[in-house]
Amino acid sequence: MIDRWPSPGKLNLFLYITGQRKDGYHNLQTLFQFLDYGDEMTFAVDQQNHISLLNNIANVACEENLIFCAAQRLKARAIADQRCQETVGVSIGIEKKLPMGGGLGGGSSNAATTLIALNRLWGLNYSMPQLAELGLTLGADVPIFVHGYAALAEGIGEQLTPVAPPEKWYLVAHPGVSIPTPTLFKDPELTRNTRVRSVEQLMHSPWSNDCEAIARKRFRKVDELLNWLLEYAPSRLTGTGACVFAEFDSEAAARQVLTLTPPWMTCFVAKGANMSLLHRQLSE
Ligand SMILES: C[C@](O)(CO)[C@H](O)COP(=O)(O)OP(=O)(O)OC[C@H]1O[C@@H](n2ccc(N)nc2=O)[C@H](O)[C@@H]1O
Ligand SMILES: Nc1ncnc2c1ncn2[C@@H]1O[C@H](COP(=O)(O)OP(=O)(O)OP(=O)(O)O)[C@@H](O)[C@H]1O
Repeated sequence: MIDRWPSPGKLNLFLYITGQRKDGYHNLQTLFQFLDYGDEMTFAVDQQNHISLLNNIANVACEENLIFCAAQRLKARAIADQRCQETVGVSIGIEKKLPMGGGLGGGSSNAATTLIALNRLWGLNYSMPQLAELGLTLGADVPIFVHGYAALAEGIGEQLTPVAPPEKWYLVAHPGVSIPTPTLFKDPELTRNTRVRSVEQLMHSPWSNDCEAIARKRFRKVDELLNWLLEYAPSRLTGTGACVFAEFDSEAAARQVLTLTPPWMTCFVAKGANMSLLHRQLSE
């Protein structure tokens, strides 16, 4: 039987860098909200002892694909914990809609969907916190996708406090350049000393992204894109970019601006969701 599972994108509605750890990772205060838009995944489980991917992702080798890594790590853990047999296998399909390396968390979301779907389909019975902990070893954003609720993330993204920001409509735009996360975090001019604030302070202050100034300075297309969108609506960078988003109170207003976008912008309209599509499916 083939099971279909959503793998939604996310936005960082704000992102502040509050310091750097000894291992080089940055401490953040960032607000995650999901999009009602993302990739679609299929899972066909079997007893053939093999994890296979049905689609290639451009420039990502199978062993580096976060979907494969998530499935393999979950299986190894479950065998060690005697929760499944060596023979469990799965064929996984993916229809990519989220731009890669865009700050929309596509790879992390794919990994989280894989962990949650296989936990259910292989009958492993791990709790969400256990899956989130396993997910953190794959990427800093995997835990938020496993938890599936809008949250303030602190530490490197693993300390989550649920919050419920307004579910606005967004015009999400890709400038056609990609910004590797490590490149941005290594930039000597990056702001790394924003003061730590309480949830209440953060939720009631104007929102911004500490990565935006560097992304604009180093990547001309990001600067052009933001200048264009800011003529129509409040707009910001998500994550470490390169995608940006403009926020609107209605779908009609977002779609109106979409009709005006020049051809070099790749855009879509989506609604913010405080519960991810993945968790909506789990609760059905
Ligand atoms: C900044 C965010 O985009 C916010 O959503 C994410 O936390 C980044 O998550 P990600 O792309 O899954 O990043 P990872 O694959 O964990 O890390 C990529 C690289 O970015 C840098 N990195 C990442 C997260 C973080 N809090 N501090 C960092 O300095 C590290 O050099 C790391 O080697
Ligand atoms: N299944 C996957 N989907 C997308 N990218 C993947 C996947 N597996 C591995 N990758 C690698 O991860 C990189 C980052 O992809 P992703 O789409 O998660 O970036 P992102 O949206 O910038 O994420 P973040 O907001 O977490 O920084 C890709 O450039 C690719 O090399």
